[in-house]
Amino acid sequence: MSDFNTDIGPLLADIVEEAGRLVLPLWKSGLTVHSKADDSPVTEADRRGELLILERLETHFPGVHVISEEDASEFGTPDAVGERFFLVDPVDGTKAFVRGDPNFTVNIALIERRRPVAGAVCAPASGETWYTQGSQAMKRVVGEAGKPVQARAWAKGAAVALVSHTMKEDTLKALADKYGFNATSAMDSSIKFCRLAEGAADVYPRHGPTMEWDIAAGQAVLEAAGGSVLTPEGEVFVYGKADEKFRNGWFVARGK
Ligand SMILES: Nc1ncnc2c1ncn2[C@@H]1O[C@H](COP(=O)(O)O)[C@@H](OP(=O)(O)O)[C@H]1O
Ligand SMILES: [Mg+2]
Repeated sequence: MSDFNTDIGPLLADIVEEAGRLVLPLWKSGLTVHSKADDSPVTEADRRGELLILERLETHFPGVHVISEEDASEFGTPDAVGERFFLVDPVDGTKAFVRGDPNFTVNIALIERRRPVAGAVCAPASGETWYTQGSQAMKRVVGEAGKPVQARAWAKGAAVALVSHTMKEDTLKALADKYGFNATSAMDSSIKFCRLAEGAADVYPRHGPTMEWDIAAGQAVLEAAGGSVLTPEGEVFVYGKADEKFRNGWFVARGK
């Protein structure tokens, strides 16, 4: 839970949902797709969603530093960051968004002293939002009240791993041997953390690159649901890696 005087998770949920309502009509609409320096796609939805989120954060949390994906890809990341800042990814799973797949998300996380302490993730296409509320993880579906969610204990003999579409076949085999899961399901975006948080799967091993804004909100939700995100060596996963341009190392996210 964050150091702010009020619990900010529900407010972050409102903001990701508002941004979700803005980007959803652009899904499948064929609006221009540009390429970033690393060749990953960026859409008009990324830009519009980010503008809205930055405006809302400035209104509610004036002066708190925000590091956001599109801004970083255009202007670069700062050389140093303070103890408290927001990480924003307006459309995570941009490739899914572009190919008309529903597994794309809007993400905001608050980082304090290098750890994600509050967060919200919205999947606009399915109308689902997961967020922290105090030390709990909550889920709400459009038009319904939020309900607490919990990660599940390892489903022995039927453990499901969620993996990125970018994972290669031989890496997947090595990870199955290492972590002992029984089935896999490939999906884009931070929704993988949310499926773990609501007890629908057991592990998300990521032996490949991500950026801090891709995963911080998902980690906040998953940890509040009783799960974990650690390095493959079992160490704490930290944020604010300015000297590495906010790039993450490998990690493994788990339920209970
Ligand atoms: N080579 C690379 N370097 C850094 N990050 C990468 C990357 N390839 C993929 N990613 C990150 O992984 C995210 C997608 O994860 P997944 O494969 O689980 O959907 C991307 O988010 P965006 O879709 O917001 O660009 C991107 O930030
Ligand atoms: Mg992303």
